[in-house]
Amino acid sequence: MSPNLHARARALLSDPLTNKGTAFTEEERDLFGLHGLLPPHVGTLESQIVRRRRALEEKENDFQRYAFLRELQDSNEVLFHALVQSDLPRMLPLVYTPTVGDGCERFSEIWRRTRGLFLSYPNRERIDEILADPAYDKVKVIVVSDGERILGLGDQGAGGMGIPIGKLALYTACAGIHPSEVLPILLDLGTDNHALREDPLYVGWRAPRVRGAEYDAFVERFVEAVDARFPGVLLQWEDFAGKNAYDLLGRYRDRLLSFNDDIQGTAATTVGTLLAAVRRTGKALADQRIVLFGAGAAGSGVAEMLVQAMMAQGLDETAARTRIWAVDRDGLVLSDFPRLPPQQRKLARDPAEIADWDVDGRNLVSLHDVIANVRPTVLIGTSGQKNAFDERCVRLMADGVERPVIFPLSNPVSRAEAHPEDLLDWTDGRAVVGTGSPFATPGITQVNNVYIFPGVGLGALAARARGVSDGMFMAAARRLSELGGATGGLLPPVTDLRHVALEVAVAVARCAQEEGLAGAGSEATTRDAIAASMWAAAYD
Ligand SMILES: NC(=O)C1=CN([C@@H]2O[C@H](COP(=O)(O)OP(=O)(O)OC[C@H]3O[C@@H](n4cnc5c(N)ncnc54)[C@H](OP(=O)(O)O)[C@@H]3O)[C@@H](O)[C@H]2O)C=CC1
Ligand SMILES: CC(=O)C(=O)O
Ligand SMILES: [Mg+2]
Repeated sequence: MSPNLHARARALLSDPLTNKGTAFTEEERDLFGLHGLLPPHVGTLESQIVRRRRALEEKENDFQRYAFLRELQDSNEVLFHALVQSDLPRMLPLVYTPTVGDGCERFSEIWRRTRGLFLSYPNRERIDEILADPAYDKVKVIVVSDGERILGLGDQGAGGMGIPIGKLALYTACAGIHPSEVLPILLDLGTDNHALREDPLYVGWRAPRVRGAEYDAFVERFVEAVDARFPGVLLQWEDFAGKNAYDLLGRYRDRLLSFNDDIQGTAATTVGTLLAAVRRTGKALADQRIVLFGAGAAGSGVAEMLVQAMMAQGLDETAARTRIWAVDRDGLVLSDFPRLPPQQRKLARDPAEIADWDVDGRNLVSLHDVIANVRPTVLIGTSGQKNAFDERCVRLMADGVERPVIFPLSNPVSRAEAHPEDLLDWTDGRAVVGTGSPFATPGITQVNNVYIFPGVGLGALAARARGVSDGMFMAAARRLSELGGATGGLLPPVTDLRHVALEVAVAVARCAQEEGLAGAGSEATTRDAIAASMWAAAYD
C-alpha cells in the first residue's frame, strides 16, 4: 500500500463526516486500505447504535452522557445522528436543554476536537481567511452566538459554543439538514464572567467583553464575510444578550437570510402553543389577560407576536396591548421608567392606569401585585429566575380562573420559574402547564423553540426566500397550533419533531411565496419535495 493510501485511510477514519467505524464493509476496507486499522468484525449502523446506547447508559450522570455524545459526534456523525434520531425523547435532554447548559458551563473541561469556528477578536483580520476553508463549501445553515446570554446561565464566553452545536444537531435531527451543511460559530469577543477569565482551563479569549463601536465593527466584518462566502445561507442568531439580540436582528434581517431564535422562534412557539391552549380553555386569545414575567429578548418577542395574533382576531393594536402586562427586574414595566430599552417601550403601561391599584411592593409593582390587580388567565416566564412563580402568586392566580395557563419557559431546569408538579399541586391540577425544558411530570407540554426554528430554517431554504418575515413566523405558529390535537397534548410529542419541522417548513415556504419573498409555486416547496430533501442518518 502506498504512503498516500495509508494517509487517506487514516484521514477517512478521523473525519467524523466520513468515518463509519466498524460499519466499513469488506469492499470499502479493500478499496480504502482500512484493513488492520479496524477490528475484523463488520458491523451495521443498527448494531453500532446498540453498542453506543449501552455505553451511554452506563455513564454515571447526564453531563457524562453529554460529553460522551459530543465525542461520538466528533468521531462519527452518522452514528451520532442515528443514535439521536433513534430515541428523541431520551436524547434531546442530553444534547439540548437542560444538559447542554452544563455542557456550556464546563465546555473548557471537555473540549477535545475542533467543531465549528471560533472567531475571536484578536483574529478579526482573518475572518475571510478562516471561512475560506473548502471544508465549508456545502454550508447552508449557520447558528452563531457570542456566548453572552446562554440559556438563563448568563455569560459563558467561548463555552457558549455548546449552544450553536446543540441547535445545529437539532437542525439535522428535526429538519434533516445534512451534517456537512451546518456550521456552528462562536464570536469570541471576551467574557465578563470573571470566574471564567480566571479559570486556568478556560479555552476562550481572556479579556473583558469588547463592546460598542468595536463590537459592531467586528460583527459587521463577520456578516460581510459570511455573505460573500455563503450566498443564500440561513443564519440564526442565538443567545445574544437582550440589546445586541435586538440590534443585530434589526440591522441584518434585510441583508442576510436570518432570524433571532430567542426573539422570533420563542414567540412563534409560545403563540402557537397558546393558540392551542386557549382552544382548549374555550376563550379566544383576544379575551385573555396575559402577564409576561421577564421582558428581555424572549419576553418582548412573545409580547409583540401576541399583539399581532390578537389583531388578527379583530382587536386594534391599542386594545391588544391592553391585554398584556410585562413585569421585569424593576416590576411592572411603566412608561415613566428612566431607562426603558426600546423593546420595552411599546409594552410599558401608563402609571395613571395603576394609580388605584392595591400594591404590596414598596419600591416596585411586583409580580404578586400585578396578579392581584390584573387577575391574569395566562402567565409566561422568560426571566431566568428560578422559582419566581411561587405558591402565593400561583394560588392567587388560580383563584377565580378555571384553567390558568402557566408557562415557566426559562432554561435550563435550574432556571425554571416553577416546577410543573408544584403548579399542578397549587392549582388542584387545573393549570395548563408548559415548560421550556423537559420535566417528567405527566400532562405538561415542552414549550421550546425547537418546535419552530428547524422548520422555519428548512422552509426558508426550500423556498430560497430572500428574508424571514414576521408573517413567516406567524404562519409557523398557526401551523404548530394545529398539530397537537391528535395526541391530546397542546403540542405534538418530541417523537414527532421531524413531522413538526416538515409541516412548519411547508407553511413557511408558502407564506414566503405569498408575501413575494420567494418565487411562486416552485416544485422545491411542495410537501413531498421538502420531505424528500430531509436527510435521515444512514451511511452512504
Ligand atoms: N423555552 C424557550 O424556547 C426559550 C426560553 N428562553 C429562556 O428565557 C430566559 C430569558 O431569555 P432572554 O429573554 O433571551 O434573556 P434576556 O436577558 O434578554 O431577558 C431576561 C429578562 O428578565 C429580566 N429579569 C432579570 N431578573 C429579573 C427578576 N428578578 N424579575 C423579573 N425580571 C427579571 C432581565 O432584566 P435584566 O436585563 O435587567 O437582567 C431581562 O429583561 C432564559 O432563561 C432562556 O433560557 C429563551 C428563549 C427560548
Ligand atoms: C431554548 C432557547 O433558545 C433558550 O433557552 O435560549
Ligand atoms: Mg436560545
